[in-house]
Amino acid sequence: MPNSATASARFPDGFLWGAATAAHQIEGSPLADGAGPSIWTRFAHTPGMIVNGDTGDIACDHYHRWKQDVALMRELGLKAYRFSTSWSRILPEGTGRVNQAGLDFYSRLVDELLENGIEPLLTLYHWDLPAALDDRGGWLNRDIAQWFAEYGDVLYRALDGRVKKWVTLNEPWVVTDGGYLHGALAPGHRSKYETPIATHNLMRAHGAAVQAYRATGKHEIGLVVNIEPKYPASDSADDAAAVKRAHAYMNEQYLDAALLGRYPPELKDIFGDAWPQWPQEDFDLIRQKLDFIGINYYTRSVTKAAQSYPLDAAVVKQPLGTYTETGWEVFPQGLVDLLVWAKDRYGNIPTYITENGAAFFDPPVAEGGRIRDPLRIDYLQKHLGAIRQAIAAGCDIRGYMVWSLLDNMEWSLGYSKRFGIVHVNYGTQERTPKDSAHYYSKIVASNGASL
Ligand SMILES: N#[N+]C[C@@H]1[C@@H](O)[C@H](O)[C@@H](O)[C@@H]2O[C@H]12
Repeated sequence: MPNSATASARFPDGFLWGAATAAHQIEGSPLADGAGPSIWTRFAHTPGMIVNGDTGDIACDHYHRWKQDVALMRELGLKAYRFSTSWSRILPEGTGRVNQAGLDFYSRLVDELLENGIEPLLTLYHWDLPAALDDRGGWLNRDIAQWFAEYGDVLYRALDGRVKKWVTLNEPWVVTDGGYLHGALAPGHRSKYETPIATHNLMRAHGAAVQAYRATGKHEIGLVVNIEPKYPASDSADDAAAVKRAHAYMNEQYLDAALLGRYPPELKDIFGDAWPQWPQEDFDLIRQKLDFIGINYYTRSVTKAAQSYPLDAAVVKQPLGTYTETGWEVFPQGLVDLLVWAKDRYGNIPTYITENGAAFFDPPVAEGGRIRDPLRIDYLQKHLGAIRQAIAAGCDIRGYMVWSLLDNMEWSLGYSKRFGIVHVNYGTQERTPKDSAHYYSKIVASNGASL
């Protein structure tokens, strides 16, 4: 039950309520109008990589339905919309030649958002690296820091002022753990030696893109990370050590680099001879002043010591826990704990919850077009309550972007999992707001008072 402090806590005036998506997950038409392929175009067309052989070729057809989708955001009363741009739509070869049609697509989208009173939050990189750059080594090539800064600069010059909140990277941990260590995500590598190199070049690229922004931009730029708090399965020393390793690898690694200019010492123990020594000038590049950080929160992990690579740790399922369709425990207290942890470790940097949501099995569209999703409403209510608790604890939380506006392509899970507050019929592309959309709309209209 909320205590008196929580109950009296409220969301600050001007709290930014929105929803989030990502280019490859909703746009479709990945090669339209001069766009180049990304690593996800390739990965999805590689047999066996995506559930049901799904691809992003159509997705939610947002590339053609963007105006309708903005109208939907307006109907829901959203104040903000977090989206990503496709690097290879704008620079088909990743560097050099600009594809004006690609740039125009995002310029039109931004103008439509602004005309509807919706603030754009633009993420430069949400996992869809141009295939042409992957052919040149991608995140394993140190030159990518400048390639990424060049891409950012094209967008800054075209959109800054209309876009006032920029994000360099979305979830660098997932890019490296999924794309370079375990191979479940594009580009599908499995190498303990490549993983730290990809991490380091992602963070160098982040720093270079922030530097490029400071040269021309006049607004705000930040970094978005996924944080999953770790709790020991027992009070044993082994489990405590496993938690320390898992926490350093997933939660501290990227924010420490960006905000403290160093990696946690546990990383050398975790990767051993695969962990290079990096020159100080790299950290001088990586550590740039940020105007905000974005935190994506979904779940926690109860963690025990176990034989596993590289962490020698395993997640322990909670017999009394509630789990989502992606096997994630519903644990709102973890959001409070991690927001207080971040405040204490990094200082009270302005923070946005840039993703939070859940996949549950949604019933078919009922008579009258209603879709009942009580589990998602319960999830949102509990996590928004957790944010209010963190605000009461002194955390400077500035906004919340529900993941996701639309059901969409859940990466390697294809269209098998639905995270949207709006249902998408992939056969007809019809959008139907779920009960959770109407619930969230009331939250936004009341600035959280109706929670
Ligand atoms: N899985 N899952 C849902 C969601 C994914 O769809 C987003 O693209 C990522 O930023 C983050 O992993 C979270």
